[in-house]
Amino acid sequence: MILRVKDVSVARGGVAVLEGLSFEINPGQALIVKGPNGVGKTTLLRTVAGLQPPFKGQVEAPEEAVAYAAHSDGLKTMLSVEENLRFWADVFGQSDIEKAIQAFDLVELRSRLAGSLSAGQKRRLGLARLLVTGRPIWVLDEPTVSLDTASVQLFADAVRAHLAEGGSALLATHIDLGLDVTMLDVGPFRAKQGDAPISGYDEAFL
Ligand SMILES: Nc1ncnc2c1ncn2[C@@H]1O[C@H](COP(=O)(O)OP(=O)(O)OP(=O)(O)O)[C@@H](O)[C@H]1O
Repeated sequence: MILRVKDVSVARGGVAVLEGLSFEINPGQALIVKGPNGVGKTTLLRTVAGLQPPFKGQVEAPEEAVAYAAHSDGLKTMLSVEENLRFWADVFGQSDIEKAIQAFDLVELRSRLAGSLSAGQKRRLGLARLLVTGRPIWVLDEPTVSLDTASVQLFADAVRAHLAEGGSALLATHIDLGLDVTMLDVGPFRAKQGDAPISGYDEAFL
């Protein structure tokens, strides 16, 4: 087990959205979170990634084990593709960026400014960043948005390789990646108390 979520409840805007979730992810395993729009998938992923605290329960993972990628790619627009990857590799104490450039088909784009890339190309660069973090747990919120079929395949291959190396992944996605994964439907964990604000909980505390 590398990630354990124990009886976790999460909130957004001070209101409970999901309650009583428990699951574990082992090395080499991926879990896909399913559920309708607005049910709380992003909130759960943000909580697992440590961007906000759960208001109940615990998230247990090794220190600095999680790499999180969400809707905004967080690219440095005035740096090239290669410079962006070097920057992130430095931040995470890694040196190899070639694997990431190859895996996400960025060879021809390596000298282009990130700000000049198309939406799908930006997304590929954002996902390539995962490979230069060296972190074992990928937490990914809708990672395939803007990607064409070929790029979705590149992404699925990258996840498959990550799992084969003993990594793990927690993903919210609506598309079938063709991976052997466990599914978790969070619909049944929707919070029951409606829109009542939670007293004494501040999700912005981190
Ligand atoms: N900043 C905010 N303030 C208040 N409520 C919010 C805020 N952000 C999201 N919410 C609400 O919290 C709930 C959970 O949102 P969340 O983004 O986690 O859902 P989701 O399952 O990821 O949805 P989607 O599939 O549409 O991406 C939704 O009802 C949403 O409207």
